[in-house]
Amino acid sequence: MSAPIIVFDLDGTLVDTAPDLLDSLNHCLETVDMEPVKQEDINRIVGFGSRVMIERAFALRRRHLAGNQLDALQAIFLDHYTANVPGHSRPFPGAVDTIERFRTAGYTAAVCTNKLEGMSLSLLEALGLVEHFQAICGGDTFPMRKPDPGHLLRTIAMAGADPQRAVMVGDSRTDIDTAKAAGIPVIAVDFGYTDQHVSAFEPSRVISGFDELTVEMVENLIAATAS
Ligand SMILES: O=C(O)COP(=O)(O)O
Ligand SMILES: [Mg+2]
Repeated sequence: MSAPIIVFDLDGTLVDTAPDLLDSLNHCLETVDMEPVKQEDINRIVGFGSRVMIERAFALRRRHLAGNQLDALQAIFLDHYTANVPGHSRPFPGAVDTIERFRTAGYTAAVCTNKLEGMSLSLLEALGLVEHFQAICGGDTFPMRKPDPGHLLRTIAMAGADPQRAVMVGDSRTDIDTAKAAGIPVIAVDFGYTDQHVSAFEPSRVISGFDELTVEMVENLIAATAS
């Protein structure tokens, strides 16, 4: 039997990336003379990768995006983000201990994020976390991305694990919907990037800190799926 797997979302779950996403976004908005987006707007614009983030910033400012402007702005965003990584981004308190706790208990760990794969790898590399994960799958790794369950199922397959012995940990409705559609239990953190409290999306469990994420909790969730 393959090892059980714990799959983490990245932005807002494992790593607090909001300040750097905002910096890079505002750097790119500045090139088109747009007013910067504020920290409190981040929950409304993050979650579907950098293109959607730029589109949402334009919508927020009621500005029209011209034909090929999005490609050019995304390139500016990506250059700025990659040049500054890891910037101010740090793992949330207890995140690294949690990954280690599960690996010691025999779990495989993976990342399933809508952030582009290259950006995700640079960030995790800069934070010294890449080695923990058997697979790191971004929004452009497969032909589909969250909330399509295929993104999560293919991440699990890439890590050599079994979806019957898997759990997802995320911070947004997207993560919860993805896991549910894949038939996988999902633990939501309530400290990430969402404009509505995660409990509204009915995850299997809600936690307010990584110290609450025990191996026992995950074992019970996996056992309940199997039965
Ligand atoms: O960067 C984003 O927009 C989303 O990233 P996440 O899937 O890791 O939350
Ligand atoms: Mg997230």
